[in-house]
Amino acid sequence: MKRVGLVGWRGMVGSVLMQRMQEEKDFDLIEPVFFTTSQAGSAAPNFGRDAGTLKDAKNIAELKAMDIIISCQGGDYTTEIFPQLRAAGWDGYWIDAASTLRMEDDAVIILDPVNRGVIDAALSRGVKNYIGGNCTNSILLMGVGGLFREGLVDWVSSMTYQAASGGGANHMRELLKGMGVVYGTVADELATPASAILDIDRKVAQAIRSDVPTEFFGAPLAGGLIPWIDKQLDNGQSKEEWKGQAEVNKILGTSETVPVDGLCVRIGAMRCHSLALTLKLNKDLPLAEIESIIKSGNDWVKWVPNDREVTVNELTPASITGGLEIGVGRVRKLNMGPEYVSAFVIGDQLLWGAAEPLRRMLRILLGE
Ligand SMILES: NC(=O)C1=CN([C@@H]2O[C@H](COP(=O)(O)OP(=O)(O)OC[C@H]3O[C@@H](n4cnc5c(N)ncnc54)[C@H](OP(=O)(O)O)[C@@H]3O)[C@@H](O)[C@H]2O)C=CC1
Ligand SMILES: N[C@@H](CC(=O)OP(=O)(O)O)C(=O)O
Repeated sequence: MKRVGLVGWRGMVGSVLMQRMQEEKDFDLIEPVFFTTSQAGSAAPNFGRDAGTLKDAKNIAELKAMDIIISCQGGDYTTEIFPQLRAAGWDGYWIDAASTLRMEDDAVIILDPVNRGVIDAALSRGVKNYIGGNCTNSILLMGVGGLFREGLVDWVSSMTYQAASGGGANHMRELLKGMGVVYGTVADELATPASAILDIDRKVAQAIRSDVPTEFFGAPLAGGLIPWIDKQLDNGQSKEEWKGQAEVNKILGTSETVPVDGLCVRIGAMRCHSLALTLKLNKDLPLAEIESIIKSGNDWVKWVPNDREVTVNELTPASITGGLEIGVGRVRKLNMGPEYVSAFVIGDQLLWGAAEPLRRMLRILLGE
């Protein structure tokens, strides 16, 4: 059995990964070894088998004993430990949720329902580093990958609505605290049907400006939105927006760059990222054909007809959260011309956006 080192297993992404690995019985196929940066020597978690004690995640000798390492510990950990491990001669497979190594030449971005061919080719070339993609890009490609596969996409404009979980657990907590603050400000008035809505609105606006916590997001998210995610780049893009074109093309292994650009916006959803897409196709295809190509993208596409009733019930965070389905709907031809198509794509960013590609890569390495 392969010895698989698990680093970052108790964090938010790591916990979702552990949950999925239990559901899919991945632990039956490996010898798991759990690492920690803070609790070495404590009992390891028992996901169906005794795994002894937690090892020190910074101990290169312990890490070197692994055939495969999966890290959800974050970019700082990867930056510090990965080079030391390789310098020490470790030749095992490194699977990582962090963005640190994604764009390196000797790393592949993993999203196997979309780029299994790229992964298989890399495995046969001896590539050892397999990195999960940015959540937004993974969801985009899980949603409309069929159109890319058929070579139909000239370019895509991607306007995103990204959940608090993309920032981490503290950001989710901050969103909820903010919601509580907003509600608390006007709880009495809300309980009184006769109270004036403009008074309520004035108090809410004041609370959002002054009382909603902003420690983690840097601006109030509850009752609002934040039209910037990640660092500022010199060209005016946010780093999150930059990742769109860079990662989508790397995932697909395109020989000619397909332009991908748009604005990334943080909204008050918990863990579902959504994208409003404008796709410029290179052909005027009938909508029925577009639908069948999108549906053929992978087994997790949940097609939502462009109908009001179905859309408001099924193409929403409330419907999609916690599951592996990727909702795709609002598909129609735009006024710009018959080759311009809209789509709304939504997925749970902790599943396909973070944990699921990692465990599936493990399965590929185990021979699936
Ligand atoms: N959040 C997201 O949506 C995405 C995140 N990623 C990547 O995954 C990395 C990890 O993200 P995320 O899971 O959100 O990070 P977390 O902050 O939830 O967890 C990271 C580590 O923090 C330590 N930790 C300290 N206190 C606690 C606590 N109370 N509960 C749990 N863990 C604790 C744990 O390490 P230890 O046991 O060593 O103390 C844990 O492994 C990110 O840095 C990013 O690179 C990738 C895609 C999406
Ligand atoms: N930046 C993403 C989450 C994330 O972790 O992305 P990346 O894996 O590219 O760092 C978001 O905030 O929604």
